Amino acid sequence: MATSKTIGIVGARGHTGAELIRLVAAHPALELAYVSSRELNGERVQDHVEGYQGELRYSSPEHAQLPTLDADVVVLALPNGKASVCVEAFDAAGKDPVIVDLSADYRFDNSWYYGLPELTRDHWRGEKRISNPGCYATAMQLSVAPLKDVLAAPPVCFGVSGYSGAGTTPSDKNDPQKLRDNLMPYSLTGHTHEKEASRHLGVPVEFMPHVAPHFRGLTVTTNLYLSRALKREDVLARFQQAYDGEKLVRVQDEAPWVSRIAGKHYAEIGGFAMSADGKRVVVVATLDNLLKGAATQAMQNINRAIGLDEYTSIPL
Ligand SMILES: NC(=O)C1=CN([C@@H]2O[C@H](COP(=O)(O)OP(=O)(O)OC[C@H]3O[C@@H](n4cnc5c(N)ncnc54)[C@H](OP(=O)(O)O)[C@@H]3O)[C@@H](O)[C@H]2O)C=CC1
Ligand SMILES: CC(=O)N[C@@H](CCC(=O)OP(=O)(O)O)C(=O)O
Repeated sequence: MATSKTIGIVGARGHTGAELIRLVAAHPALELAYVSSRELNGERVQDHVEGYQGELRYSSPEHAQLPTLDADVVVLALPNGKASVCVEAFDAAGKDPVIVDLSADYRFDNSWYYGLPELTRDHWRGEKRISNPGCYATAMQLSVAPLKDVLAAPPVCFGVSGYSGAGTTPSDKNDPQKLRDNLMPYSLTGHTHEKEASRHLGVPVEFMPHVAPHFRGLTVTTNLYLSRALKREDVLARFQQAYDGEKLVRVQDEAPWVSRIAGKHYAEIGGFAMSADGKRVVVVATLDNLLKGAATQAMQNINRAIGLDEYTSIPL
């Protein structure tokens, strides 16, 4: 195994930060250098992250201080709009660690590698700046990519996520009281993930997100009109071929259930319900928004960037 590299997680109090801490703790070649949180500054990580044991404490470095901490890999797990000040601090200091940004901030920037390995692995040219896809955007792209050449119209994606998708900053979308017995629609046109998936697929998709009372895991149900009639077995074969050998994308016959995906590192895709004329198919994808939708995907990207097997430390 390669010698250990050090990793810093900026914004480690959040849900995705906690998942990454767990993955890094189990990693044979990565060592946590620092985990930052203003709110938990000075507190022991093991008191907040179940499964983590060690003496590391949260710290709260200023952005300008980050380059002096000299981690080989830096993960930015901050809310949208907060990544660039950190990136600028590394540029100003002339430091060039591997930076993986979990936010939407660099998903439209061509100078960053967009790391959805199952679809973009072949485009990686050694970039050290990696933009990690959004959770819904991951599910949408995995659902549409195998049928991209036979679309008659923009695929329409109906999304339902657990409320951990809304982060820890209090809002209606992560308020268990307001979510009880409820399904909350939001950003029904123009959501960032609609733009992100459209951009990286190269075909427009339409997306209608909702948030539900469960904590983690999302479902995307996609309606696709086809330019020519296909048989169900042909559709299934396209998905099986596209994800053949992929350890973190499982193609199955029946439509997956979100209750079975919480805590799992892979995405499941199934359903493939066809209309009688064979020109419409409905595909269902589930994934854990905090894992394949965030931390696990980041781990895949980090492993590749430091020259390790992509699945190192990811339970399969
Ligand atoms: N949750 C999910 O399902 C997914 C999230 N993402 C993206 O990952 C990133 C992190 O998400 P998540 O873990 O849910 O977010 P959280 O809201 O749970 O956590 C955000 C982190 O950022 C810190 N933070 C909050 N506000 C600020 C601020 N104004 N300036 C600096 N630091 C701040 C918080 O720590 P403190 O306030 O203590 O400093 C906390 O550690 C986001 O960009 C999100 O969009 C991507 C895919 C899925
Ligand atoms: C329920 C909820 O609010 N979900 C978030 C998705 C989380 C995510 O992946 O967001 P980023 O694109 O910021 O990474 C949303 O719709 O924005």
